[in-house]
Amino acid sequence: QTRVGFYSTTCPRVETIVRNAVQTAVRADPTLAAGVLRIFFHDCFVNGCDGSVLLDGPSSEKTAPPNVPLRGFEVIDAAKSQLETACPGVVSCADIAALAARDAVVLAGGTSWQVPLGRRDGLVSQASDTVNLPGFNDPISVQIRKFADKNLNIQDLVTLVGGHTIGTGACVVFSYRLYNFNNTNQPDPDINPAFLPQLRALCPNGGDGSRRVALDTGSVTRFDNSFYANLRNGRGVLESDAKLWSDPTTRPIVQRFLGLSGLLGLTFNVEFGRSMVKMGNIELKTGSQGEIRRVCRATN
Ligand code: HEM
Ligand SMILES: [Ca+2]
Ligand SMILES: [Ca+2]
Repeated sequence: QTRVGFYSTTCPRVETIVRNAVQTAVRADPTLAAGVLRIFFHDCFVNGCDGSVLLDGPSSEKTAPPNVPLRGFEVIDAAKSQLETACPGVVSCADIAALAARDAVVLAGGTSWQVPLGRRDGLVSQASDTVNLPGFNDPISVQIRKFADKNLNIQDLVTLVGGHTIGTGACVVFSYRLYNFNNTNQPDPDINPAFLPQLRALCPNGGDGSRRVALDTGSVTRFDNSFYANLRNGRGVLESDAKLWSDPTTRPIVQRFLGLSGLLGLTFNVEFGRSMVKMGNIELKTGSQGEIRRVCRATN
């Protein structure tokens, strides 16, 4: 029910306004591209793509552990306030998040895609609903199930997690892999032995868990397929990422992104846009459901 050009008569400058807001923010702080992309994923996976993650409140989704590190809400706010001047009451916050995610990818060097629009903003945001989000130590079977629950297949999973080609993770979400994996007092055997000392230097045992490390070593700001090469080389940082290579269900798809072994190749930057359009259609509110918020942090 979303469509490209949804606001072509009601707010023709919507794409320009959002793009300018994202561009201004990302030029000032390039790490915000990753923040904005992740916001959209965390929105869509909880109550559908309805801006629920944007709502403030004492027990809103933002307060749940996986959402506490989210960054870039002020980018959405900036776009919204300009849109309320240009075309008041017309553009949903959920659509702004969808456009901003695309624009962030393009600013990081990714390939553009057309974003179908027409989402409505939700009225509900509960921290407890964030259990649907995939966890960094979920087995592949659980990752697959959580994506399948949202009508996303295994290829969509491997493609969308490729979003980790930009951005960082805090030591606290992966340092257990470096020192005491599954109570073995040993590192995770999936980590390349040459990579292990690098990660240990970045995240010393018992050190500052909030220190941030690139999820795609050597290419943290570029939207490229280097992430998959790192996975193949035992240089995945998150346990869930490393498993995309070690698990036989997902490895062939990583191989296709790398153009390996006579498999039908996949071009990451083309597939990413396709899978983002699919993700952007999760559990949409239609007709008179929801509303068009005046500010993205609160319901009307
Ligand atoms: C199995 C699925 C996924 C898991 C388990 C997962 C988990 C994580 C974790 C643990 C972090 C680090 C958070 C922190 O320490 O601040 C992270 C960061 C990130 N994730 Fe995911 N993620 C998944 C899928 C995705 C998808 C589908 C996207 C986008 C399409 C995405 C985009 C990002 C980005 C851009 C960052 C970096 C954020 C920043 O630098 O602020 N992730 N993810
Ligand atoms: Ca949502
Ligand atoms: Ca990269």
